Amino acid sequence: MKIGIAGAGAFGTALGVALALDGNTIHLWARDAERVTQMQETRENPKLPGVTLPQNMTFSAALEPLFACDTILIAIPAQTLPAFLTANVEALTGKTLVACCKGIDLQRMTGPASTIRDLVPHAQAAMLTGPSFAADIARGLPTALTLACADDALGAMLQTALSTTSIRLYRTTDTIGAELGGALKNVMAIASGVAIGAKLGESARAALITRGFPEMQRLALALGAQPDTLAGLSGFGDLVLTCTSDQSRNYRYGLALGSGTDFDLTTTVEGVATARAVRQLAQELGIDMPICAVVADLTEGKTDVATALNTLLSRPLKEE
Ligand SMILES: NC(=O)c1ccc[n+]([C@@H]2O[C@H](COP(=O)([O-])OP(=O)(O)OC[C@H]3O[C@@H](n4cnc5c(N)ncnc54)[C@H](O)[C@@H]3O)[C@@H](O)[C@H]2O)c1
Ligand SMILES: O=P(O)(O)OC[C@H](O)CO
Repeated sequence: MKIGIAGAGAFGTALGVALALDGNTIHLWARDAERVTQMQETRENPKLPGVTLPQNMTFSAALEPLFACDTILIAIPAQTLPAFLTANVEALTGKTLVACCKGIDLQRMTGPASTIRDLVPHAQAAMLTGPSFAADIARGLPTALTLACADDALGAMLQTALSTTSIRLYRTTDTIGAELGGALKNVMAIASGVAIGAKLGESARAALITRGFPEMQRLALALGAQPDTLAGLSGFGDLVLTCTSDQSRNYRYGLALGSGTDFDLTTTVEGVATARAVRQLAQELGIDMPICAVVADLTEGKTDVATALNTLLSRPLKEE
């Protein structure tokens, strides 16, 4: 199958490598022409060091070859998705668009699949999400992910087409649950990083993960998600991975916040904008989301780690 991928960062490139090694023809679009030349000449992408890009992967900074593909995976940061869709709405109409980004759009308060549905109404929207680091996928390590598509027949086709010998896809029609699980776990990963960075200990991290999960569920269920989706790969699975591994950029950002050390702010850390979106959504919907609110305040410098901790610990005692 011929598959287009928009976004030549770590994840888009890793998916391209895995799908190309499985026999697909991959076209990868990068917005940066220098990156394209570099990938063509070296068969490597510095975002994914040590991984050779297969010969059945082509690259361009022009969009036309991408738009020649009927199925396009979109792996650019969540906050850049609306502008990409709006700028290319005509060319994307009629395509199958699989969002591979994780976040809630700060302007629209929607997850990636919903953003696609809103902005390109005559495309078919799906979502690929779940616990997976780009480096693991590119190296062919075993990974289980969620393919969410409201149209189950199309979802089944994508599940087969995008599964490989190392990537096992599970299918759901609950796109809301899949997009919210993937977005919210990044906020919890920042919180977990803060706890470890501030030397609060592993028990504190376990408390954050465990109390963070019902917080994720509260918002997701209020927005129409199914509980099973949150308990699956795209929710609980990705929460566990991202809160416990320093391969995660969200977690590493939290570590830096908690320990007061520097962090390269050009890094893609989706949980920062998502925390702000969630704080606003929770206020509007009257939903209690204390961990997300504290993370949003911390990232904006509105509170410090000691005050944030006190805010969480001084809440009224309640039933579990
Ligand atoms: N890296 C992972 O392990 C991983 C795993 C699962 C999901 N994701 C998700 O994939 C998405 C992309 O993450 P990544 O790891 O590839 O990030 P990255 O920082 O490695 O790459 C992001 C890419 O997007 C491009 N980009 C940025 N703004 C753009 C714009 N306006 N238009 C077009 N391209 C633009 C950049 O040039 C860069 O190539 C994120 O939502 C992330 O949560 C990443
Ligand atoms: O590096 P992060 O924190 O964006 O996490 C990557 C993936 O989302 C993990 O599933």
